[in-house]
Amino acid sequence: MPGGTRGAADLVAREKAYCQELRKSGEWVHIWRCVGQYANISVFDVADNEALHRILWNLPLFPYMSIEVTPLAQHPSDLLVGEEVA
Ligand SMILES: O=C(O)CC1=CCC(=O)O1
Repeated sequence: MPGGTRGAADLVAREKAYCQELRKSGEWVHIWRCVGQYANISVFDVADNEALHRILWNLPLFPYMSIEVTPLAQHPSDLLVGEEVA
C-alpha cells in the first residue's frame, strides 16, 4: 500500500467511515469478519448491479481487494416471505 503504515491506517479509517455511512443508509446490511482472516463477508441490499458496482468501486481499499459477488434471492422457507420487510 502507498504511504506505508500511516497510509494503510488512513485507508482503513476511510473504509470504516464509508462502510458505516452505507450501513446507516441501509445499503450495506451486514458485515462479518471471517475468523482468522483479514477478510469479511458482507450483505448489500441495492437497487441493481450498477448500484453495487458503484459501492464496491468506491471502497477505499478496492484496489487491494479480491471480491467475489454472489447474487441472493429470497428463499421460500424464509419466515419473512410474504411479509413486508422494512
Ligand atoms: O476490515 C475489512 O474487512 C475491510 C473493511 C470493509 C469495511 C470496513 O469497515 O472494513
